Amino acid sequence: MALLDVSGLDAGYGDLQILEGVDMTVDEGEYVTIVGPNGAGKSTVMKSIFGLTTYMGGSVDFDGEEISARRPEDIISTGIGYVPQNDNVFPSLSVKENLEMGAYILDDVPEDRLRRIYDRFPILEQRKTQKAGTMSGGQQQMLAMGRALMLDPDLLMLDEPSAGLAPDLVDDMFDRIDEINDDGTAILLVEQNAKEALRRCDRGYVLVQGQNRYEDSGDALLADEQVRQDFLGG
Ligand SMILES: Nc1ncnc2c1ncn2[C@@H]1O[C@H](COP(=O)(O)OP(=O)(O)OP(=O)(O)O)[C@@H](O)[C@H]1O
Repeated sequence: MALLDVSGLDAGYGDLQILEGVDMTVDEGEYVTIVGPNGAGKSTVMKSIFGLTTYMGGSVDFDGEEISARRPEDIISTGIGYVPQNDNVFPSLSVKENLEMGAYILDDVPEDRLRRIYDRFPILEQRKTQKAGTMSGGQQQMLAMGRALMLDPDLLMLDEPSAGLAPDLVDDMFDRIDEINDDGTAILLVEQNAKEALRRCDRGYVLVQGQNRYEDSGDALLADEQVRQDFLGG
């Protein structure tokens, strides 16, 4: 049984349907990438899994439980972490307060949770009293990832984590994702650096106009002439 099983999902915004019968699975510990043209609905898939869109049909199961159309605050407690592309830190709160917000559903934030995040991202410990909004884009992205990891999710969904990062930080971001995945967390990634994302992942989906177009291992998608031409810039 897949950890995440999206089946025939229809979803959108208000009356506007964006996703049409999307099928997608992520196994335990698997690293899955979604690629596709602008506006294909990649972010909408993640938002829909996290309960942030209008549910119109189909199903989303996580860890054997149906989570379709549930509220985000319920979904987060099932073991899904989500880092949206924009507005993913509280700018006026300190780094430490942002991390604590990641565990707001717990009565007390266990000290070892913070310790683990600080060990993974030492810069966050060095900057723990600094207001998040005054940090660089790369540091804010690490903070957003750290916050999403505070509840130790089984699946981490990342929406364009390298957006806006200087080129030399992009590789570092991909390495961080590899490390998180190597430690056992399944990854669902949307990335503008589609080739690099497909190189790193286990499996990928190509989404076009809210529908599945291709699905295969990352390497097979990279080697597919049609996929290269149509979606990866040749
Ligand atoms: N809040 C919203 N309300 C209405 N329509 C929206 C909303 N967010 C996104 N859309 C529309 O949904 C469609 C899919 O958008 P989405 O952001 O999911 O695509 P994407 O594949 O992630 O694109 P990109 O690569 O440009 O980020 C687009 O037509 C977009 O305009």
